[in-house]
Amino acid sequence: MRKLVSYFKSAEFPRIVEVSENARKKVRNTLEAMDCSSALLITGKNVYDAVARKIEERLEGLVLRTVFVTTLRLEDVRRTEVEMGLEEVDSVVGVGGGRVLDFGKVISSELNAPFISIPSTASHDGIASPVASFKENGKPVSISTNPPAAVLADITVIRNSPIRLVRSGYGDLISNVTAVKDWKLGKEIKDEEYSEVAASMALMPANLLLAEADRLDLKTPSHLELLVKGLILSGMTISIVGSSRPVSGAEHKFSHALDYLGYGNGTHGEQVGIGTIIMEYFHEKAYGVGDWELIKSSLEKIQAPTMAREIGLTKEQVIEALQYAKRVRKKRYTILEDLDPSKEDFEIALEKTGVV
Ligand SMILES: NC(=O)C1=CN([C@@H]2O[C@H](COP(=O)(O)OP(=O)(O)OC[C@H]3O[C@@H](n4cnc5c(N)ncnc54)[C@H](OP(=O)(O)O)[C@@H]3O)[C@@H](O)[C@H]2O)C=CC1
Ligand SMILES: O=C(CO)COP(=O)(O)O
Ligand SMILES: [Zn+2]
Repeated sequence: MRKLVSYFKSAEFPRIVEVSENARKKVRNTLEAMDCSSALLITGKNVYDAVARKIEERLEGLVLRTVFVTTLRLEDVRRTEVEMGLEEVDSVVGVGGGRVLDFGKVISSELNAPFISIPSTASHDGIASPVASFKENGKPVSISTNPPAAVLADITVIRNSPIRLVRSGYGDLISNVTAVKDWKLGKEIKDEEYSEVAASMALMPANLLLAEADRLDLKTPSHLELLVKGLILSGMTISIVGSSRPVSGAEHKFSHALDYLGYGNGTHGEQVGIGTIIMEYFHEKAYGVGDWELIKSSLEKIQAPTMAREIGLTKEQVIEALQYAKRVRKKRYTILEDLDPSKEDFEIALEKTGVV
């Protein structure tokens, strides 16, 4: 018999979440409210010039050290820890994109210090999640961390970030549609635990932004807020379930396969966006539930890529990645395990959906 799961029992969430046009200005108050007086600031070189320098100024007297993330490997985190020696920090502030926030999550968890997540863009749902994605020897590795203690999502900063990254965040959010369908398959066929609350939290913002694609302008603050809040909710579902199950299904396996094989030049959200079109096609074909054309047209409307060549992929590379995807995280039951599509099935799907 399936063991009883008590989601929520041990789930931890950010204690402070602020999504506003001035959230960055709350950083000093946030640290002080947490009784923190000695912070490690993690950022990137571009982001420093664009926004983090000002945040450092706001934190005058509170920042003990500023670290720039260039590459994202565990050895980089360890090196920073060694360089810090006996310096005692009681908090970590991360200002940046996914790489910076992932670095910050890991180092803050290892130092057992609260992490303040200040996303400089909205490229994926790692903003508020308790997971960091690293690459070790070219292989993607997901590391469980503490969730950020606070998330300060500044819409002014995000609005001025590269639009390609924000469009990528849209792709990562709507991928929840196939991720949840895959989870339901796991529940029905493998008797997997399933949380209706987590699934709804993942689906609602994704469906809202799919429905609004016609009107969506990712430069308009109120629209951007919807996207950012959706990504934050998505990250929180990972806290509820203790894994990325509600927001990562076959479309993410495809993206991980591309990363592993080193194919193309797409961002995470661009890859999963295209993966979502393909996996929705398979769901719709097999079970009559889904609308891959809606996924595709919404991505087109926000000007995210929907064709392999737009992210530097050939048809052969896409097919190899789809075949490889079945070997990624084998225990996670998805439409790929369910249908076990052949090479010909993949070719038909790619042609029908216009991905190649
Ligand atoms: N934890 C999770 O759940 C997830 C993590 N990931 C991981 O996240 C990473 C990808 O994140 P992503 O954000 O797409 O990419 P990056 O963090 O690599 O950022 C992409 C580029 O955009 C720049 N940038 C970001 N914000 C701004 C800004 N406001 N102004 C100017 N430049 C800016 C960065 O500058 P700079 O060089 O200064 O950093 C960087 O050069 C990958 O490592 C991926 O594995 C992906 C999905 C989920
Ligand atoms: O990208 C993620 C969710 O959007 C993280 O998922 P993974 O656990 O598949 O890396
Ligand atoms: Zn993702």
